[in-house]
Amino acid sequence: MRKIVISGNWKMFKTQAESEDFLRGFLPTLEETPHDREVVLCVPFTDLNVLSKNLHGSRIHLGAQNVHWEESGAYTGEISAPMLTEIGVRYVIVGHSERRQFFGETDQTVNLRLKAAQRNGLTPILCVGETKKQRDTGETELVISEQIKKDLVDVDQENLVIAYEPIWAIGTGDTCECLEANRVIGLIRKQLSNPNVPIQYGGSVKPNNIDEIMEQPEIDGVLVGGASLEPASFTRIVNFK
Ligand SMILES: O=C[C@H](O)COP(=O)(O)O
Repeated sequence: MRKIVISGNWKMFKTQAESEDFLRGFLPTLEETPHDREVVLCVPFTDLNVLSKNLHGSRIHLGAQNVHWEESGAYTGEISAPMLTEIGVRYVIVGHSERRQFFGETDQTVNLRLKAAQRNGLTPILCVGETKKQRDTGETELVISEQIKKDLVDVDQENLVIAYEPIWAIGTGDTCECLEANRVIGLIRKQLSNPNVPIQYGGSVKPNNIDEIMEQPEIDGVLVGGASLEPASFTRIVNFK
């Protein structure tokens, strides 16, 4: 039985004060949320500690947006898995397209980060996806299958979430057709040795398309950027029908 995982990715948004404001609006609404789904908030490093304290006893799981592959060392600007787990972090996004595009993340470093996360008991959310150009030239399947193959070398598939995020759909309002997202996610699943890995869709997920997305049989959840920043829209998303 595959787990349903609904994750918010705040990217580089929200100060600590703003994250506390969000929780004041969002936490009470969770009482109505069905228990068949896991709710995760992946927030900036500076917000992790304050959220960890405020989330104590709630059903929200805390997530980070990056993790280094060493436990400690001279790596200015990086953060290690033990530093995250110490404050109650359970999930970490690895290989988001914004990291690959703007910060030189490669399949090799993604692979190292995935293994470090798992070694320390974190559940990584591995992001894969094709560019508009790759889609237009018919390379989607090849690009995704290469990313999965290279990123998952020696990675434990028992403690893993994958997010299929077509890059052209991120932050554009140009959501991937549900049937197409379902098809690509089905192809990803065929490549895995563990058929129970939850696979999310990400890219312009909003209150008005969440129900249709979650009706697709291969889609086990969503990774939400912009619409996770407001309590009202994220509440509607976690309460998909
Ligand atoms: O990690 C989240 C994705 O990049 C999607 O962002 P978005 O929902 O703002 O399109």
